[in-house]
Amino acid sequence: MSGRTTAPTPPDGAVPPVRHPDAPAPGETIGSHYEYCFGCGPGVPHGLHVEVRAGDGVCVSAEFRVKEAHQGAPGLAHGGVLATALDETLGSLGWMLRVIAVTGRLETDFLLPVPVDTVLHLHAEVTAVHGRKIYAAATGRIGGPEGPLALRAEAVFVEVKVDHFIEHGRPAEIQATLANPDQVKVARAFEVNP
Ligand SMILES: CCCCCCCCCCCC(=O)SCCNC(=O)CCNC(=O)[C@H](O)C(C)(C)COP(=O)(O)OP(=O)(O)OC[C@H]1O[C@@H](n2cnc3c(N)ncnc32)[C@H](O)[C@@H]1OP(=O)(O)O
Repeated sequence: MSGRTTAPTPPDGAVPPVRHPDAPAPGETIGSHYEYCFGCGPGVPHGLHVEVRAGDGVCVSAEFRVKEAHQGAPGLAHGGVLATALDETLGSLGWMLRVIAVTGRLETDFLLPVPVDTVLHLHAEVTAVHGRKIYAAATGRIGGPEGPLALRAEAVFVEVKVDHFIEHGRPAEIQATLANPDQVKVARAFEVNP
């Protein structure tokens, strides 16, 4: 096994991404998009609490500390948890384009075991856009932004409207979310996308 994977490749006609003029400034923290998001929500005790910052291109960076609740093997992070950290970081790229997008495809290479207490340094960038499809890549490094490469991912996100969540989400959570002015503000931020 070479470890090589078949990555999602932008099709002919895909265009380079354009940083939205109203994207968060480079270095600005992108807050949690939903209190109970397993990836970033402060309301999930065993969640990942990934904190994402805007980059200066169509990119973001984040840190994630692996905790005991995230183990798969003794003392090591579960692969699904690590994929979630990548997914969350990639998902935040929507802020840079000012669109809401959900994961369509996520291909992950796990290159190194990641022990509990490790701080993973995550970086994600949009590589191309084709219609509603957003092509992106991410990395996870151990111990520092230039540390050993532990994770690599390529993904296709698909742009959706807020209605996607209203249509598919469980009514109790949707109603609670719509009643929360802060959450509505997050949703509206995307709806003004020209
Ligand atoms: C309030 C703030 C909240 C903000 C919320 C932000 C949340 C971020 C959270 C982190 C990220 C996540 O975990 S998101 C959660 C996990 N993901 C999901 O739940 C998505 C589940 N899947 C779906 O809902 C659907 O399949 C969609 C939306 C992805 C696509 O359905 P659709 O809208 O009907 O679109 P469809 O016509 O099928 O496809 C449109 C184009 O995308 C392509 N496409 C569709 N699916 C895929 C795919 N899996 N892989 C590659 N490409 C795909 C099609 O070929 C087509 O290309 P062409 O013919 O145009 O060329």
